[in-house]
Amino acid sequence: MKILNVDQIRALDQYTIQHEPIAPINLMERAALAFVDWFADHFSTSTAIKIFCGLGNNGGDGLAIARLLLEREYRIEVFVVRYAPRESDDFMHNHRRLKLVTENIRYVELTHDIPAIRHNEVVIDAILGSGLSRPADGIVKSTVEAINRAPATVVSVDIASGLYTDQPNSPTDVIIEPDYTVSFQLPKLAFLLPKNGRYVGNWQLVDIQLHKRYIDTSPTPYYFTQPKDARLLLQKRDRFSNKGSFGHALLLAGSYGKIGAAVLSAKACLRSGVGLLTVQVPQCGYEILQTSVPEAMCRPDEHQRVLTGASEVEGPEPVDYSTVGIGPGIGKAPETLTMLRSLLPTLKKPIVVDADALNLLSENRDLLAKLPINSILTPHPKEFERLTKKWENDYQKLDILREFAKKYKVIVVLKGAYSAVTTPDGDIHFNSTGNPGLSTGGTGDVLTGILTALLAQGYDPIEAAVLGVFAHGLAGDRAAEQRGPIGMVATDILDSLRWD
Ligand SMILES: NC(=O)C1=CN([C@@H]2O[C@H](COP(=O)(O)OP(=O)(O)OC[C@H]3O[C@@H](n4cnc5c(N)ncnc54)[C@H](O)[C@@H]3O)[C@@H](O)[C@H]2O)[C@@H](O)CC1
Ligand SMILES: [K+]
Repeated sequence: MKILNVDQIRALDQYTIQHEPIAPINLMERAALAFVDWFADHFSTSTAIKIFCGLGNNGGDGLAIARLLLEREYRIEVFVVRYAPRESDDFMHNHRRLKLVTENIRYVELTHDIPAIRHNEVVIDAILGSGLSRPADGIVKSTVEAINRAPATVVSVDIASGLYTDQPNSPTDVIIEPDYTVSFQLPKLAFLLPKNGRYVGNWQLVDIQLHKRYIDTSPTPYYFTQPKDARLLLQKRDRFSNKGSFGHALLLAGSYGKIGAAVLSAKACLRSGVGLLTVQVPQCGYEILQTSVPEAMCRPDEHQRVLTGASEVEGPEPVDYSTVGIGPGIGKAPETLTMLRSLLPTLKKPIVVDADALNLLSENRDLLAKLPINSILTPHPKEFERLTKKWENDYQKLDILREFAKKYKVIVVLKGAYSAVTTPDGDIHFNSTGNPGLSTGGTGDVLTGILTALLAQGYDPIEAAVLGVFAHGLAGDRAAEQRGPIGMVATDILDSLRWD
């Protein structure tokens, strides 16, 4: 699913109006109806509701929502925040229509006009929407502050008032802190950025049938991976396939005290459809791995405790494997750095690089240029910061991500809520699955195993990253259903992985 910018959203509305065609006021009615259908599924008619409307089309939505809720016998009070002398045409139209059915519209011009809001009430925030062009000030600011102070449940229409759709807010901006945001049709970039969490709450999309042709032809670097997008990427298995059909992966993982990382990664790789798997671990991990992952072959390193790359056991060279996954639990021993130095220039096909392999790269940035093109790097934000530099806000972080992926021609999976898969072309695919239960030890090792398996099977590296991150998050969601996000561990994700 595409994420469009604010100008494109405005143009999409206009395109829909012209080409469906539909009158602007009817499009607003459709948006209000979609909101009200959502609202009716979540709140009973006994709920006391205060609706705050601005003077633009977001406010127009609010007035239409008020009328539709009245028709459904909700108890509502309407407040128009009159911050300017001018209203939009569709606001005025809906204002007239609402006045025909209720007298109960009040105007907030001064702070003493702001009503008291009680804890069992629901506030609908329709003050400012995607038309925001400057920080909230004056009576808008005071109203937003009063709503944020109130113990009520807050639902924002389209986007929280005061939050920019796709540019950074200043830390001093006053912004609604909603429990829910009910947004129209497409997600907004602002919803996916960590610093905005409290200005978004639980966000939901409602379909208002904006024109598909405009969406399909609009260029954008931003995507949100939905289940149907991921399903399209999944390759079907041929009945006549054999284990040779699905590649032979090499995992370089583990060090003394961190053999568990190698075990988790190996299991995830096997559960993600790799044909054959060889794992190179330091000698101290040999028995552990052979016992806990009998499906994998183990090539013990000649070193007892860390990886050096050398082994007394004969075997193919790393370049001869379908792909290599490197990093889980490897530590940062000088021998391991030497291994990385000699290994990287020999590899020709994309590989997966994680954890301490990334930290070694950030301490030896000359090695970044040695990564095979289209390799997948899976840093969490701290690791990515070490690879690049500190960012001032989430938007700058996206720019740094894009620059890095372009410069080194790699795919970067920046892990977190809505993990961002960034391609060498500068596209960013935000993931839709996953939950806070995934932010515990071992889950990253599982992701490395998954991605290594997909590359070994011959998936296009971008598709492997998008699909792998989606499947990992989905397995995490299933694990959280079973165990709860607090009780779940990385092993539960392995048990929940499914590829159908
Ligand atoms: N255009 C359409 O056809 C549709 C628009 N919809 C709604 O329209 C909204 C966008 O409407 P508008 O473009 O009218 O914009 P808003 O309603 O967000 O804002 C209204 C106007 O307020 C002014 N403004 C900006 N920042 C301000 C601030 N800090 N303090 C005071 N005034 C400020 C601007 O002049 C802006 O145009 C969407 O968020 C959505 O809710 C929906 O009804 C769907 C259809
Ligand atoms: K709003």
